[in-house]
Amino acid sequence: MKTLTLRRPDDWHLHLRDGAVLEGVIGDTSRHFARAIIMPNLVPPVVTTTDARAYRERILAALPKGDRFEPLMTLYLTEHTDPDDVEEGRKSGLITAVKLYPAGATTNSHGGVRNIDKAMPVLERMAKIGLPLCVHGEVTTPEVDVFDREAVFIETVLDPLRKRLPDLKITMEHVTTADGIDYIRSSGGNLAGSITTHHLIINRNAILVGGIRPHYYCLPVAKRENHRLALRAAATSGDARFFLGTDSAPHVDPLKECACGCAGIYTSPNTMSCLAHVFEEENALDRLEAFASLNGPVWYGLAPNDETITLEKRVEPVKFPDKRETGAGPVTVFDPMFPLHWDVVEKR
Ligand SMILES: NC(=O)N[C@@H](CC(=O)O)C(=O)O
Ligand SMILES: [Zn+2]
Ligand SMILES: [Zn+2]
Repeated sequence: MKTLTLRRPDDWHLHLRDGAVLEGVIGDTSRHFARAIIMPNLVPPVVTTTDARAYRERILAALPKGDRFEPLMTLYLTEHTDPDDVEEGRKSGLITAVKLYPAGATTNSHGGVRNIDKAMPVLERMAKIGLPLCVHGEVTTPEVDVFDREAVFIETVLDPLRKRLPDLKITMEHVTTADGIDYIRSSGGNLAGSITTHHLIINRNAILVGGIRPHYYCLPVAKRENHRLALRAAATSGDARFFLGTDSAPHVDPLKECACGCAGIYTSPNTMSCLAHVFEEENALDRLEAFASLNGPVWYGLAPNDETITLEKRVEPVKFPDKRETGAGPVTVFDPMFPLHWDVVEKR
């Protein structure tokens, strides 16, 4: 039987929500992952270190008994964010990154940044203290086609920002295009990219062919096949600038299956099985550890985990629940549309 042991992975982009959904979903991450960068787009968002400290406590309180898991907290950047509060959060060890949502770009982002000039004092302070900025890299201009929003963001927002503040460390989150991959590869430094599980597996056909399939809708929206292939090449290359950020984003089914469904795909339960499948297909099982467990810690200045997990390839497909039941309703689990044979069998 084939087995694969790697250092315990981390998830560098995760939505855990709050309340009953948090309680229902957290075990799906803490079962396999040691740490995760927790996205701050709650309602209302996590904007101050006081908010982040309280949210961290709620996450820890929701953990299944016996699970060891460290939530790495982020602040939701607004035009009113106080640089001193951010610096204090960093110094106390509470804050791992600050998150930029262009206003209106995605779920709960209406309070995000409209005019980046207004956020410059905070960004300058972050550059000075070495605190990374995580960006949802899409423009929201109505004239720009939804499939082009990442490429246009790179050209009109990200590249100018990097020229203005070359010392600012930026994580381009959930890269979905070959343009994004090329931009990161060609950058001189201070830029890295997280890649989701689902963007390695689906292209835009999954959303639209044979009927409209809301459980494959996320933002940035999945692109053409050539982009998926570019993401696969980057993720499996071993290049330290690319690492896993699942962007697992639970929404209860009624909010997905309706006339104006939410963006977000819930991949936490089967992410490691999906990734082992993808990396095996690419003849790169030996690079899964770099992608899921090593490159992220280096970028965020943390040590890799000492513990390990072991995956085993089974003859029979591994069963995952179709839905995760939560106190707020069911959340559909990502279906990769092929059988999964890799299973996490051991955690040390
Ligand atoms: N990825 C998504 O489609 N949705 C995320 C927000 C985000 O990461 O953009 C969410 O919070 O639901
Ligand atoms: Zn996003
Ligand atoms: Zn996200």
